[in-house]
Amino acid sequence: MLSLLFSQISAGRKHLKDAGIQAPASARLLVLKARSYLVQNIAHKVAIVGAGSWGTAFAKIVADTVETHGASTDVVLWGRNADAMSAMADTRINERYFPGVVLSQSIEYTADIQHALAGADIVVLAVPAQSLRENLLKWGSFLEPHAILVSLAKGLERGTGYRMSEVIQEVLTQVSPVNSNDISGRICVLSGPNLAKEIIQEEPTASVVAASSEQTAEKVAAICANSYFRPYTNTDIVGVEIGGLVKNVIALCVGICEGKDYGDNSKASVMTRGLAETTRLALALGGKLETMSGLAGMGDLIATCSSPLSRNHMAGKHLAQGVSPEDLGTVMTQTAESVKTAPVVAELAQRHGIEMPITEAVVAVLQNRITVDELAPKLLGRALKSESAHLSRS
Ligand SMILES: NC(=O)C1=CN([C@@H]2O[C@H](COP(=O)(O)OP(=O)(O)OC[C@H]3O[C@@H](n4cnc5c(N)ncnc54)[C@H](O)[C@@H]3O)[C@@H](O)[C@H]2O)C=CC1
Ligand SMILES: O=C(CO)COP(=O)(O)O
Repeated sequence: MLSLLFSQISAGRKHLKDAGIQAPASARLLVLKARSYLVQNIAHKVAIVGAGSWGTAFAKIVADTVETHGASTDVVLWGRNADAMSAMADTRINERYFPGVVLSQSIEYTADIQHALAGADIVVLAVPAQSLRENLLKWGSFLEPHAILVSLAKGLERGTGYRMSEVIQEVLTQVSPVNSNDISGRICVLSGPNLAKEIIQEEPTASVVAASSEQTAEKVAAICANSYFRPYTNTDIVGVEIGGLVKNVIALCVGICEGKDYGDNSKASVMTRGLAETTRLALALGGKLETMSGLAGMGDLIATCSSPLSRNHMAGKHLAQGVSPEDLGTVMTQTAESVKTAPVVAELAQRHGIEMPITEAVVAVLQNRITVDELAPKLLGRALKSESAHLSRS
C-alpha cells in the first residue's frame, strides 16, 4: 500500500507540476490535491450499467468520490427500465432497491445506453452474470475504444463456464475489432465484502480492484476511493473472480444451516472448508494463494456467509424452510447468483479434477437430487482425511 501511496504522490506531483499548480506543503494535502487531479484526468465520464442494488450503490460511491475531490467527472447510471430511470432522475431515489435513500445530485440517470456510453472512459458492468453476454452483444459497439471495463458481477456463465472477464474479452473481440484492441489490459474486476445495503448507508468497507495491468487497477481504484470505500489493487484477476463467485455457493450452504437452526460450529465448518475448496479451484485456474486470504477471498466469504442481507444466504435459508429450488426465483426479487452459478462451478471443478464437496452438495440440493436434510450427512459421511491435504486436489 505504501508503494501505491508513494506512486500516487509522485504521480500527483508530476501532474501538478505539468498543470502549473503549486504543490501544497503537507504530504496529506498533496495527496488529496493530486487525487482530485488524477480522478478527473483518469475519467471525464464514468458509466455504470445496471441500476439494481450494486449498480446503484456503486454509482453513489463514484459520485461521492468525484464530489469529495471536487473533480468534474460525469457519472451516469443506466438502467433498462425507462420509467424507473425517469423516476430516479426526478427524485434521486431508487425506490425499488433503496427506498428513502437520496442519491448524489451529480449522478445522471438514463435508459439510453448509447448516451450512457458515449465518451465514457470507465464503464462499470453491474448486470447479473447470465445477462452480461447478451448486453455486451447489444451495445458493445457503442463503447469508446479506450474504455476500461469493470465487472462487478460474481458469477460464472452457463454454457461456457467463463468468468466475467473472459466473457468481456470474447464478446468485445467479436463485436468490434476497434474495441478489442488491447482489451485484456483494459479489463478489470472489483470484488470484496461489499453488501450494497451497507454501502448505500456509507458504512465503511474495503474491496479489491484487479486487472492484469496494475495501472488500470490503480485508475479504477482512484475513481472509487472515498471516506467509506477503500479499494486495494491486485493483478490476480482469476483469484479475485473465483473468490467472489464461489463464496456465493458457500453462503447458500450456510443459509441452509441457518434455516435448519444449526449453530455457529456448523456455519464455521462450512465457511472454513468452503474456503479450502475455493482455494483449490482458484489455484488450479492460475489464481494466487494470498488472494484467497484477502478481501476478495476470506473477507467476502465472512461477510456473505454471516449476513442476513446476503441474497445467496437468504436463498439457502428459503430452501431449508421448504421453498423448492424452482420457486426461489418467485420468492426472491433480487439476484442470487449461486443458484445458476453453482452447477457451473461444479462442472469447471470436475473438468480440472478438483474436488468441491460443498459445491457438489449444494448443486445436488438445487437439482432436487438430495433434500436439505440429507446435505449434512452427505458431507460428514465422506472418507476421513488429513486437514493438511487442504490444498491438494481433493
Ligand atoms: N447487491 C450486492 O450487495 C452485490 C452484488 N454483487 C453482484 O452484482 C451483480 C448484480 O447484482 P445486484 O445489483 O445485486 O442484482 P439486483 O437483482 O439487485 O439487480 C440486477 C439489475 O440488473 C437488471 N437486469 C436483470 N437482467 C438484466 C438484463 N438481461 N439486462 C439488463 N439489465 C438486467 C435488473 O433490472 C436490475 O436492475 C451480481 O452478479 C451480484 O453477485 C456484487 C457485490 C455486491
Ligand atoms: O457479493 C455480495 C457481498 O460482497 C453480495 O452478496 P449477495 O449477492 O449474496 O447479496
